[in-house]
Amino acid sequence: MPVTLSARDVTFSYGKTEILKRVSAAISPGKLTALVGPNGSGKSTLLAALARFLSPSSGSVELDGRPILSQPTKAVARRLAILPQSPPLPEGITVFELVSRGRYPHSGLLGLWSAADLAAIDTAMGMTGVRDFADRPVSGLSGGQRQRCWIAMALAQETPVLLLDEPTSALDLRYQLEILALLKILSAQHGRTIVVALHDLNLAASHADHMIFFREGVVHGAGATRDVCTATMIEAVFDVAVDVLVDPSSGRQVFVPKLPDVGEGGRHG
Ligand SMILES: Nc1ncnc2c1ncn2[C@@H]1O[C@H](COP(=O)(O)OP(=O)(O)OP(=O)(O)O)[C@@H](O)[C@H]1O
Repeated sequence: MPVTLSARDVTFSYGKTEILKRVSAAISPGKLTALVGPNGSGKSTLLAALARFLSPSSGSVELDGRPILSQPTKAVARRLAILPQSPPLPEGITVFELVSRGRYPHSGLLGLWSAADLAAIDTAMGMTGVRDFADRPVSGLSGGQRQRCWIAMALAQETPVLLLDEPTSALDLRYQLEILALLKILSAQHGRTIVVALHDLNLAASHADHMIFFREGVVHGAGATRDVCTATMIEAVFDVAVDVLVDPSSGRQVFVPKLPDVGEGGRHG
């Protein structure tokens, strides 16, 4: 039975400001879902609520049909991993040590690594291309290399549900594509349920099975990518006009923002 995750009428405020406004979303099991929306629209807040990092002022998040807040932390961590946007880096930690933290929910009383733990750590480092750095301090790596270590940590947790907040933001083009391809494989071939907040709409549209368009704490549209990712939806959510082109080699739709008219000097100067 796949793990199910859903938000039901979730409202959350920081002080008097309502950030999530009666959000309902059923995350499709075994699919890759992209969460997209403007800066400050509440994507990170929604992911944090889905991961029980914060408790809604009303409504509830349910994991396997039961309120996530009523379930033990370690039991949740065996089924759901989250990679926040800018997690704090423990001082002096090596790549291996960071990635191995993903195994804590699986560790026994003595906290020793089993062969299964070591295999999961090694596989996660291999999938994200950080195995060569295993013994180096994470703080001495580039931003993109560091990002891949964090992704490896989340993968090492080997949870059926994976939430990632802008995991490709610091990555070069090759690794953006590799990480998205990896997430796609994890969902399509291994049945993992993945929600990823992304800013690159074309990356999202070309990889995600489902998309959630979010604006000002409200779900504007959700469903299969081919149904919801339209120029009309993008314009409504981002206030940016787009042209839709068809990539001749793949037949995929590509969304190209219409540039504001800044005059000849502005465009070339
Ligand atoms: N700890 C906090 N205290 C007060 N307000 C916060 C806090 N964290 C976030 N906010 C506010 O909540 C709103 C939603 O923020 P959130 O980070 O969820 O948006 P986002 O869609 O993930 O944005 P981005 O695309 O820029 O990462 C923003 O207005 C932000 O300023």
